[in-house]
Amino acid sequence: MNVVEASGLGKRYGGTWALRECTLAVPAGHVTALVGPNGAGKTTLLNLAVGLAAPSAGRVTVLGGRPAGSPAALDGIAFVAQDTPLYRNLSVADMIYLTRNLNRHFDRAYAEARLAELGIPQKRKTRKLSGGQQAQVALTLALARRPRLLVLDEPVAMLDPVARHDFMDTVLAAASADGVSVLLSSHVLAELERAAGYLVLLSRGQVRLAGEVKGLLATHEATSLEELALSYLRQHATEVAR
Ligand SMILES: Nc1ncnc2c1ncn2[C@@H]1O[C@H](COP(=O)(O)OP(=O)(O)OP(=O)(O)O)[C@@H](O)[C@H]1O
Repeated sequence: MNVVEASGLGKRYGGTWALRECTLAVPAGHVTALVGPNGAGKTTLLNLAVGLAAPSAGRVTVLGGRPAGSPAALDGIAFVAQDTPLYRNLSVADMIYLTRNLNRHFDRAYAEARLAELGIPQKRKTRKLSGGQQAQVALTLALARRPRLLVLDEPVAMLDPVARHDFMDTVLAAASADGVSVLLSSHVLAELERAAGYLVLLSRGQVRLAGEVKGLLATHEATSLEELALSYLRQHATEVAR
């Protein structure tokens, strides 16, 4: 089963296509990494998948329904946007209260236990937390919604190496122990290496490579996801320049 399916999907801003002719399937029960240079169209694709943007062309389904038109699909998706979306003037406890009231399946016990484990005080205003702690709070709130699909846009960009590692451990545990499907964009290829089973490589608004990481490494005779992505993007950049 696929959690996201796109067919001829495109998004245009004015005269510029941010995403073009995107056809792909994101499989259930895996971590799928969305990789590509700045401006490649990663955020655009994620926004289309979660219903925050409407397609200019083609179609996308998520958890079997149209993103914006299907309450069942929206209920099953947790999305953490690029800029760690917490209300800065609210405390962590307030964020839990707010999220709980907006979500039917919110697991408060899980959220509180996880924040205690991380040593994040519930009384503290979110603006006073470190970048890593803010990212962990956003991830905890997302996971406590008990989603079937977790969508993360650049979740580890602001984190130090240890915080990155811990964050990705949590994401991996959610995928392997709880069967949550994960779609995440990141520039931190080393962290994706151990997490991602599937890869989607975007460049200049188009999907250049998509599939199971193991298969792609074998086909392209690469030893790591980092090597595969870098060599493919460099080669493609040269082809475009010619
Ligand atoms: N709201 C918008 N209005 C106009 N152009 C936009 C808008 N959002 C994105 N774009 C353009 O679409 C293209 C793709 O942007 P997008 O944010 O999806 O890239 P990205 O791969 O997420 O980049 P980054 O790695 O830098 O976050 C870029 O050229 C960007 O300038």
